[in-house]
Amino acid sequence: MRKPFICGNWKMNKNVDQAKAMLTELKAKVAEVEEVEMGICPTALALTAVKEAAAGSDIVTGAQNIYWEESGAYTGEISAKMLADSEIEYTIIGHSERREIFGESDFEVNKKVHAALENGVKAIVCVGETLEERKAEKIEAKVNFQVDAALAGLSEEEIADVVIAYEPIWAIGTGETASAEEANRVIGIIRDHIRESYPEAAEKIRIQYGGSVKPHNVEEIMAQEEIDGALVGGASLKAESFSEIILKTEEIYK
Ligand SMILES: O=C(CO)COP(=O)(O)O
Repeated sequence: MRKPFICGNWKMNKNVDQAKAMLTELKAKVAEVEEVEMGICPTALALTAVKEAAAGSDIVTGAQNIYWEESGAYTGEISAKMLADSEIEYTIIGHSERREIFGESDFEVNKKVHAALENGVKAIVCVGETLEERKAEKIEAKVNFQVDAALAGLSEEEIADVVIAYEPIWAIGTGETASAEEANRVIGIIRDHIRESYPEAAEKIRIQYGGSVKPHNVEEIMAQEEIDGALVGGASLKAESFSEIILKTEEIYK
């Protein structure tokens, strides 16, 4: 069975002190969790503080973005190598906000995925359709295209270790979620698509759902066969709601 992964994406929220305070609170609440992998992706500024504050717990730390070069004249960027040197385990790549607001392309997403894996940093690759694409029945074409582009050139072994987050763009930060069944259906489509080329990796790869995951809907979402976790935005900002999401998932997988 795939171990579910519940990961908080803090986006551009929390300064260093707020990040540390939340980790202290969260650690106490999830100390007994065994069946769920737990992660927090703070801003780049708070990465090492979160890593240190998470010490002694099973909470892993992830960045929200990287650049693919190792070092050099790339003002404003951080590299996968730098994450690895600070023992940061994960990085999100290709979040829809980065694609939409910062113009990140599928080509860049692929380069970032390669850079992450080459440095031993695990990638959480985000894919998802807009509302227009959903209405035009282009969900499958969109997500499969993004998955193919992101995973191009990786070995089957590497793909097995990637995490994909299916985040329908219209469900992010809106309070609207895809129904649990619909999220399960699209994640199943993604897994079937991966299976066509990488049958072994398809069974191992974890595919999360993201988009307004909250304590009140997490059970329904996590009870679905294909869904291997969640990438949580708003509800990951409070120890109370994020721990509730984790603990409810733990109950399902126990
Ligand atoms: O974008 C998301 C996680 O990466 C989802 O954000 P919300 O949970 O706030 O909708």
